[in-house]
Amino acid sequence: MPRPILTADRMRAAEQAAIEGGTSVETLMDRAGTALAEAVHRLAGTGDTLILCGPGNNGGDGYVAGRKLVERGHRVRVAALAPPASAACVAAASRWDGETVTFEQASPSPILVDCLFGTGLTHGLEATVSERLSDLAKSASSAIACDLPSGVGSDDGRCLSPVPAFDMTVTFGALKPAHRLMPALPSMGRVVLADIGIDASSTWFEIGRPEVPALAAAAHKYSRGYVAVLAGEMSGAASLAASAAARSGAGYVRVIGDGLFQGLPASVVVGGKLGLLADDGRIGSVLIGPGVGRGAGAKALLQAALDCGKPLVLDADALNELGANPTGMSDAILTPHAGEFARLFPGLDGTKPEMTLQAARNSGAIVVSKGPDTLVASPDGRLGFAPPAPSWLASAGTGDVLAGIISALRARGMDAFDAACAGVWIHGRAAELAGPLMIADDLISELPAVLA
Ligand SMILES: NC(=O)C1=CN([C@@H]2O[C@H](COP(=O)(O)OP(=O)(O)OC[C@H]3O[C@@H](n4cnc5c(N)ncnc54)[C@H](OP(=O)(O)O)[C@@H]3O)[C@@H](O)[C@H]2O)[C@@H](O)CC1
Ligand SMILES: [K+]
Repeated sequence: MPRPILTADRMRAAEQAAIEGGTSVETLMDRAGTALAEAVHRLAGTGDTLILCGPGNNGGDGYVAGRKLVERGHRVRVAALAPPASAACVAAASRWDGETVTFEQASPSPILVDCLFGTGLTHGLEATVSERLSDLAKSASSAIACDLPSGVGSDDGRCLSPVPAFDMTVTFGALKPAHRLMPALPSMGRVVLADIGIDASSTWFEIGRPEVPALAAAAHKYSRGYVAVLAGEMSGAASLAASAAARSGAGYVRVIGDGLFQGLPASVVVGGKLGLLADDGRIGSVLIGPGVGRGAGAKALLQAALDCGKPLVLDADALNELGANPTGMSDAILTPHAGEFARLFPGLDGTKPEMTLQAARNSGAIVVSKGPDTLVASPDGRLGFAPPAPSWLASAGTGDVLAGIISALRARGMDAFDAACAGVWIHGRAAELAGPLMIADDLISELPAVLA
């Protein structure tokens, strides 16, 4: 099951529903603190532990975790930034009878647990507080954040004050958008999700390993997925996309264009008239964008794609050619990077999740908003958050490869949203296997291993 993602408001609503269903907030906090302690102990082993506690329920989780870690043999000190303020935090703190120091007295410890603020953060930490948090996190061997690193905006991933890097973040019920959004993402470390008995079902989720449909025993090359790639001025980009489509299990890949397509597998067919797009009922998806250029030729290719009535994947130059605020794009997948997104959907505001969903609703298309925090949005409200991808994916041609993978999965019969999510996951995994010095071509070589 993919891990659900909830905004702070929706998390509070889920918490409230659990409370109305008979589970007290103290019980939820007890489960959260116990899960936090368990994760800290497993990550860091037994050792001297400093827990920074804030005044709200994030701090309350810390007092519970302190008690549980003492039971596990840790020497625990709690440093309270402010007296407990929420009722549940007051109750949890009243059961803490271990060593307590002021925040100013907090000294470095091998294990640091940050329970200052979670989803209730309303503004950045005071400079002296964020500086001390950073110093303590840097000098710890293991730094763990409770729910969110303190200073991170739960819904938008903004760092409202400087946020140090943590080795692990333990969250409860559901992930929060910030766990998978920039700029907060690199501070999270491994994100562990603890079940505390809340119904956190959501149409927002972290994209997990996809289930790519198995090939039917009676499959033939066309039924396995026929991808048509429209090529323009820069043949290399089309070659990358077509090769990626072929290596992603498409049964037949055709490149329609006039260039010299170097590096294409011999099995990829080159040539054919544009009229094929509408006439050939076997075509499962049409990809346009990689290397298509920006001239009159590109305009004609785009028009042919838009008119052909086949599932579309639009990338790169095709997105620029499409113009601002496209509408009525049902059965299309748009894969803009941040610059292309801003040109395609000017005037949207809100968090990246909100803007990506709005773009999908306005256009009618599946929108893959690419970046170090790629999101996939459907007009029906589904929103997939990519798991962290290696930074070395940011190099020329990797977007062409992604578009090729998605086109193949779409042609193989996957639903457009599922194909886009699966493509994003497969692409990130291929990058992990290809390693830091990879170039886009290397991603294609890794696809069989990822898809096997
Ligand atoms: N959802 C669930 O199911 C469960 C959630 N649980 C836990 O609860 C956490 C959310 O708790 P929460 O709502 O009490 O908010 P929390 O993050 O502790 O902070 C609120 C306090 O901080 C203050 N404050 C804010 N920013 C500040 C700043 N920059 N500098 C100084 N003060 C600042 C703010 O004051 P205010 O600004 O409102 O005056 C208020 O006093 C959640 O992250 C999870 O760990 C679990 O216990 C179990 C189940
Ligand atoms: K925290």
